[in-house]
Amino acid sequence: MLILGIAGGTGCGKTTVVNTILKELSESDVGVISQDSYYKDTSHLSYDERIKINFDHPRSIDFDLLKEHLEYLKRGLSIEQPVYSFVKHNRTGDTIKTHPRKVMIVEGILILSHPDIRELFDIKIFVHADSDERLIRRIKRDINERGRDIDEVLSRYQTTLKPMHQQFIEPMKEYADLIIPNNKYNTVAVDIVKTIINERLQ
Ligand SMILES: Nc1ncnc2c1ncn2[C@@H]1O[C@H](COP(=O)(O)OP(=O)(O)O)[C@@H](O)[C@H]1O
Ligand SMILES: Nc1ccn([C@@H]2O[C@H](COP(=O)(O)O)[C@@H](O)[C@H]2O)c(=O)n1
Repeated sequence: MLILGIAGGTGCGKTTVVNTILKELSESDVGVISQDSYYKDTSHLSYDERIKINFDHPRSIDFDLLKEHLEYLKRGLSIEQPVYSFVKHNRTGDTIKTHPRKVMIVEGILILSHPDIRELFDIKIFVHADSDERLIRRIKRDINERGRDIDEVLSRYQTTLKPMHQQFIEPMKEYADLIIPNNKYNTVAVDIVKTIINERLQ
């Protein structure tokens, strides 16, 4: 199994890169694990308590479960990937059965910040977009897709997103084997990643 880790700040385009990679590949060959699925279960908290969580700090992620799941997949076992709701700020209680594939892609803002998880990746990729570009994309996406308003996005950006990005995400570039500049759609870089995957699939 080849495991690719794709990191980068919010709105840099990780999901878009992954979806572009997947387009011409068979679902039976390539699978995706999203770090978002591994936000800690916060069912014991009220909604008002949950919205105060710093979702950009590594402690918000259940890295133990993510590590366990990646190790299961490597051993050829299927996992139940939790489903996360950005509207409820919590896991939904549902899971998606994820089978081991020849290639597994793991994507998320903080996946390179955890040494044990980093160790599990054969190839580490960091997607870069400038912070103003990422903020613009984040505002549009969170309002259109994640049920947020402009005040929520901007206040979260100032209080947690920006400082956490500087502390935990940007420094992870150091560990990347490949940095994809993504201020504009970068088809050349995506094609290179596809070539690496296709070589493994032959
Ligand atoms: N290179 C790009 N140029 C312009 N918009 C982009 C680009 N990459 C992604 N987007 C848009 O930005 C938003 C955030 O992208 P997404 O892939 O969800 O980022 P991430 O998963 O890193 O948070 C989406 O609406 C997406 O369509
Ligand atoms: N309930 C939540 C949980 C997370 N976030 C934000 O999601 C971002 C990570 O996801 P990307 O798809 O953007 O990589 C992260 O910056 C969290 O702030 C949230 O808004 N609400």
